[in-house]
Amino acid sequence: MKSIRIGTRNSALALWQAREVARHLQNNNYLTEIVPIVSSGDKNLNQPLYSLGITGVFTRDLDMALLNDEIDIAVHSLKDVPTQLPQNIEMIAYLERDYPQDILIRKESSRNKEFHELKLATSSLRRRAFWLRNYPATDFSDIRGNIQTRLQKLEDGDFDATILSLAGIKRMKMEIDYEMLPLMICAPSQGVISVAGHTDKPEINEIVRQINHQETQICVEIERNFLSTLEGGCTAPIGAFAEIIGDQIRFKAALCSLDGKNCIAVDENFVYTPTENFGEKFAKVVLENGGKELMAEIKSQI
Ligand SMILES: NCc1[nH]cc(CCC(=O)O)c1CC(=O)O
Repeated sequence: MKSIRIGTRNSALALWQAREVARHLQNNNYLTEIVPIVSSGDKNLNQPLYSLGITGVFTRDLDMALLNDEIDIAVHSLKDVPTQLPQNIEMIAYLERDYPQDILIRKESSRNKEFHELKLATSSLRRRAFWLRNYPATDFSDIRGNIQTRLQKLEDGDFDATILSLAGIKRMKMEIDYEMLPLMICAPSQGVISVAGHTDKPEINEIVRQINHQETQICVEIERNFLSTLEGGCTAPIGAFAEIIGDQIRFKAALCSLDGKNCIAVDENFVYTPTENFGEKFAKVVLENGGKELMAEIKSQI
């Protein structure tokens, strides 16, 4: 049998994640090949991207490579994947979630400051809002780029600390001090590596489905159904985290105003049944409790 072509973005984190998927497939005795996908451009798709439902900035190149049959599967950080997938692309497998949390990383010179004194760098509306909810006077700057770039900017920049995903730091094996941030609720599906495929390749998809971690799938589907019911295509400050505890699911989530002053939260324990859309159900509770107005306010501000 031919080897399975695994498409990935070219960053160190993305390559690590693709190798992790390759390792799982190799453990099941399949051959794999990593195909880094570099840039976008028009390629030879003869339809405009929007007409194919292709939107995400992190995922569009891999979507196009899948549709052009340059790769068999695409590996993503699930939190970067839009909830609405393009036509003919489906999510096939989720690896077991390891570290969902956000962490604080300071530079050495700021190690003795209190949380409320820190000047922070993050471009995430969610991280900003949850922090402001607790420390409303905090000063923020924007920071972009991959993990390595952001840590370099932290060293060079005029701010004290940044907030990152623990999963990324662990995967890059960075020896770095960090603090856990229980005040945050993670992004929906943070810390989860997912594998997308083409709907016209049932044989490959069947193989890849064998590496799916079902408990992780249950949790992220709840989180992402919650997100898609709330947002309708905009990036609002929304945290959502589901975990299986014994025979129950604990679901914590919140929609916050950009300044963190108004947060509509849910915290539920329930017994899971596959026929019920719990994410949608809890999002509707949020929408009915002021979330509708809050979403409209956020959309008018960003
Ligand atoms: N948006 C960037 C991004 N996408 C996935 C990860 C790390 C892996 C993960 O959290 O799933 C990160 C870095 C970060 O948020 O700090």
